[in-house]
Amino acid sequence: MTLSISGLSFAYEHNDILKDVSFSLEQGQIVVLLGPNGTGKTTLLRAINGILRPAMGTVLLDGRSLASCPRRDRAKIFGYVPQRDEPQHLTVFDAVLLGRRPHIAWTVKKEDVEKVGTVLRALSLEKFSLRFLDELSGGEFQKVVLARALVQEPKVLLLDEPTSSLDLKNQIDMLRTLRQIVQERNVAILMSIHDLNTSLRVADRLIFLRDGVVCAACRPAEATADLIGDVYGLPVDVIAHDGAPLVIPRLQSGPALRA
Ligand SMILES: Nc1ncnc2c1ncn2[C@@H]1O[C@H](COP(=O)(O)OP(=O)(O)OP(=O)(O)O)[C@@H](O)[C@H]1O
Repeated sequence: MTLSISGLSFAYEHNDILKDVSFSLEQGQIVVLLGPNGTGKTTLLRAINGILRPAMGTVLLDGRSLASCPRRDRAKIFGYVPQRDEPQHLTVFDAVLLGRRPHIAWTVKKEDVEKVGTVLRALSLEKFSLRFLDELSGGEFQKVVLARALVQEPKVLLLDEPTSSLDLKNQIDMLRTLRQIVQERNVAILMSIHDLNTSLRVADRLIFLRDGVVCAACRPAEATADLIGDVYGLPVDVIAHDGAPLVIPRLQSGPALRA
């Protein structure tokens, strides 16, 4: 499976956000979208899954345009986890079961219930099954939203900062789970993460966006200090640590952070 984004452009009113964005991702890959705040990462994820309608460009799945793909079929292709979601007064189990909606014709089958159970166990959420969403912590809720996207069994997961509310261990557990999902289910993941060092460890490929333009697409080992410094407007050093690049901001030139 190959998802190709070709010449995608999008504007809110007359404010151009995405400009001629092109790249592709393959099944079995984790691709991380990077770039400064407000550069268009969320807009890109939403334009890919059809929540926003791009002014120009195409999203192709194995060469087939998804422009006129019905909503229900689209939901079998893309599982989207937004940056922010409002917890409704639903139990965790029911919220995750909603992810099966694209596959349910008339009634919920035993298979649907079993799939929800499997995903809840995989994300260590079983103990919260009967808890209401508005009674969860931010990190627990973030995992439930991911669980809902997983039971959807999409071909591509679009994740907008999926680890932003998680503590250090839960971040690593979540990223390990995502890697396992990519390997076992042969899906592709496109996600935005702000933490550069996490991105460099988890990504198969990086897409750097700046002002709505793809300014680099590379493997983590190819992300140089010049490239990162240029994209974020802050000089950095990149050193090798534990087999992965480690980005360290150079802070000597600005005001001190500590008294
Ligand atoms: N509904 C909207 N109407 C108008 N402008 C919007 C809307 N949503 C986002 N924008 C603007 O579009 C630009 C891109 O926003 P987007 O959320 O895609 O950026 P981002 O790269 O995901 O940012 P962040 O890293 O801060 O989450 C921003 O300037 C934002 O203010």
